[in-house]
Amino acid sequence: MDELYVEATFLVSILLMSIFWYIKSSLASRERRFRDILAGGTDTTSTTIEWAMAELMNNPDVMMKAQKELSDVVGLNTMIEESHTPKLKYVEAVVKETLRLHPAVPLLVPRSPAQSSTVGGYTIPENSKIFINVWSIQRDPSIWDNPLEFRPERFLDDDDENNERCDFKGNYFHYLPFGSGRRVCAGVPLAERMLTYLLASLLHSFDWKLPLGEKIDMSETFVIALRRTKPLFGIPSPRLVNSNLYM
Ligand code: HEM
Repeated sequence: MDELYVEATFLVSILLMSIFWYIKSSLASRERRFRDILAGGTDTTSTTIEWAMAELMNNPDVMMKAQKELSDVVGLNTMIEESHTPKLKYVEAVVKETLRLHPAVPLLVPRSPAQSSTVGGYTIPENSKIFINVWSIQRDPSIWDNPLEFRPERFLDDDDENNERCDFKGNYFHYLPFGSGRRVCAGVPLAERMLTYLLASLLHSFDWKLPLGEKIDMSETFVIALRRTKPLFGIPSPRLVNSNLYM
């Protein structure tokens, strides 16, 4: 089969558009809320998948481990289904590690205190705008071992109790990709499912490599979400044994 030259983000965008058209029809009466959800939900999710694929193509050993898990749990003669995702612990750790290094909302949403207060010796005046720099916290070498290394195992290591317990609820203040407290991301359950399922689908159905001689540029651009400055291009080749599964 001739090699296909497909932009990875294009695949993801089509899937996301269908999901959000479905949400739109069920939330038609709550228009403003829906606008927030679209803005908060589409860019963040597709950007995160793009970062995950970039990290995996940069770290082929990690991609192999994720694909081995998929071969063991799902098998190469069947398509992945949502029911498989709770068993995909390594893929889930890849998602967590991606959101650690590339949090889609790096400064969270600003908070503004209704009255002046003192936190950790700092005075925070009433009505000031407070940004929490999650991007920096999640790369802090005093908290994370080799913080710039892409190592999903840190979320699975039994001896790394701190990281192992990290989830998306915002209870551990060194890991806050979805924020924390009463304004924590309203889409966590959907985002968690979509990210694992989309990434697992891309990795289960295809092997991925870079176009010949190309290196991945990992520079970031902060628009609404923390995007890749240059879009990612990957060359997929089929992995499943039965070509009918791609029809
Ligand atoms: C990778 C995916 C996503 C990430 C990283 C993400 C991250 C965030 C963050 C950091 C906040 C601010 C939380 C805070 O300041 O404490 C937020 C708010 C929000 N997110 Fe997400 N989000 C994602 C996906 C989604 C999805 C899929 C939806 C909905 C379908 C969604 C809906 C919202 C809404 C409505 C808010 C505002 C919540 C409020 O102010 O009460 N997000 N998100």
